[in-house]
Amino acid sequence: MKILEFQDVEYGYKTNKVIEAISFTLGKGEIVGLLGPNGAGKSTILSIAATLLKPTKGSVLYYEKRLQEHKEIRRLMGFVPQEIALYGNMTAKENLYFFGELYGLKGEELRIKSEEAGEMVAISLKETQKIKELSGGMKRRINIAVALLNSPEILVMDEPTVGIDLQSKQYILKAMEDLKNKGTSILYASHHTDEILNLCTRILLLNEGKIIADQSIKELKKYGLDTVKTFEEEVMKFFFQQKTTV
Ligand SMILES: Nc1ncnc2c1ncn2[C@@H]1O[C@H](COP(=O)(O)OP(=O)(O)OP(=O)(O)O)[C@@H](O)[C@H]1O
Repeated sequence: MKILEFQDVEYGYKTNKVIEAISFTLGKGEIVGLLGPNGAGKSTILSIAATLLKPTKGSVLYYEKRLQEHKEIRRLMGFVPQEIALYGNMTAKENLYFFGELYGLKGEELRIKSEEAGEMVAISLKETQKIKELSGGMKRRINIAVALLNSPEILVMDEPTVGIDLQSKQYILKAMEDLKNKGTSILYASHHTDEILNLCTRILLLNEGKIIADQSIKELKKYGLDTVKTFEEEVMKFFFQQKTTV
């Protein structure tokens, strides 16, 4: 079943078209990685997938059109933005309880869901430190835990491992792998080829608002392009060809 499908999607900020002709699907339990240089349009695509931006052209289907209301879609979705969206003066537990209540959780369910979400990214709710006193990696893990509170079926993550320590990065990648094994469908952006090749079932390579390659990892393996070196060499060839044909 297609959980999410972009059909010829375009988006422009005023007159500036930043993505165009974007078509791809995210199946159940798939991790689709968006890889591309700064400004390629990754965050724009993720914001559209998360229903925060409306395409200026084309459509996005959820569950093969079975879900159409933004409210219903958001109930099944977790969104992790690039910026940390937590209250600095509160602890991890207080933040999780606060956002959990916003999701409508209370009592025992709120406690259990908060603990489970914390556990997914190795965060203990017993810590009394405030968010503002924590490292960037800890903040990011707690930010992810917040998105997991409603046990989302679709997770949209914008560069979840950028600029953090190695340990936090490993915890986040492990959580993503565990979520995938549980059947969660994940759409995420990254700059790291190694991470994407290890984790994803499919890669979308973006440049200047367009998809320049959409390949499953299985296909890449078949052509021997599933190592960082061979994949990046092919990508560089593409950019080189572009330059020489202009
Ligand atoms: N609010 C905005 N107003 C105008 N232009 C914008 C706005 N947000 C993004 N853009 C432009 O849209 C294009 C795509 O940006 P986007 O953030 O989607 O790229 P990205 O691939 O996520 O980049 P990065 O890796 O730097 O996060 C860029 O040219 C950017 O300057």
